[in-house]
Amino acid sequence: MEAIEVTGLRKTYKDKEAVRGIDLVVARGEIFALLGPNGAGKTTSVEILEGHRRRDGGDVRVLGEDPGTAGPSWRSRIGIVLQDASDAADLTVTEMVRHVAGFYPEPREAAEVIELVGLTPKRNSKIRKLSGGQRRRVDVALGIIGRPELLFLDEPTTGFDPQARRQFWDLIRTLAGDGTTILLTTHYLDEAEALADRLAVLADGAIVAEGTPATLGGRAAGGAKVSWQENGRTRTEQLADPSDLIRKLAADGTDLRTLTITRPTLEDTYLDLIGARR
Ligand SMILES: Nc1ncnc2c1ncn2[C@@H]1O[C@H](COP(=O)(O)OP(=O)(O)OP(=O)(O)O)[C@@H](O)[C@H]1O
Repeated sequence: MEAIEVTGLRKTYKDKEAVRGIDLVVARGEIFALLGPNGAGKTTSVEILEGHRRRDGGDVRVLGEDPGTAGPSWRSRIGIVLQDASDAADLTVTEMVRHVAGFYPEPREAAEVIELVGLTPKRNSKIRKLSGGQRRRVDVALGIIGRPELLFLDEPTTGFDPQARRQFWDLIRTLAGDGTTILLTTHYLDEAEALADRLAVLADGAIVAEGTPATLGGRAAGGAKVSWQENGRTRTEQLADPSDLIRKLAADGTDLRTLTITRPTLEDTYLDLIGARR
């Protein structure tokens, strides 16, 4: 059984067609990233999968059940990290995590989760006294305390400093390594590239591309730009497969220390896909 199976998902707000017939499959244990510009329909789609919003059409199965009708036992198998979930609570980090642990049948240890999100030094601090990035880590702790099979992460690293983002990525990889399926929405292309097994780009309520970070939108086939120095001059060639050229350069005794091969970045590909590049 897949973790998420969606066919023909539709949602309209009054006269705004926010989601126009999406098909999506996320396998168990996969990290799947949903990308797309503001207003593309990511949050609407994810909220439907979480059972927090009703759909107007289509078939949705999340951990084998319809989120529109699934009950509390289904809910305890998913974890959700919302944007700005933990408000300025007067509880300490440990108190909050223990409190939320009480809602789940088999929660992780509070101290273990606090350590996983790197908040052990702040475990006795009141949440309202934490920085924005530290509060996001509390959100993540609350999302994983119930040992979810499927974790929804909505723009999880907004406000994180670079070091905290790297630590967070390691945490996500650890969770995925333990078999947790992860659906991530993010505006950071480097984050999607670092974490996702597969990703989909949503634009104006429809999926415009789907693939691995390496192959999305024909990225791998899109060609490579090869540059090297020859007789004091820079030579450049653009070609689909650089293998033959590189073999020839090596056979000719070209100084390969100057060789560079560049491909479109994920960001280049993404911007092309959403029509944002001229
Ligand atoms: N409750 C609502 N009522 C009316 N329209 C809504 C509602 N929620 C979202 N929309 C509209 O639906 C469209 C999709 O919004 P959605 O929040 O799903 O986009 P998103 O991809 O998550 O954007 P962002 O990256 O900004 O979070 C937008 O045009 C938005 O204005």
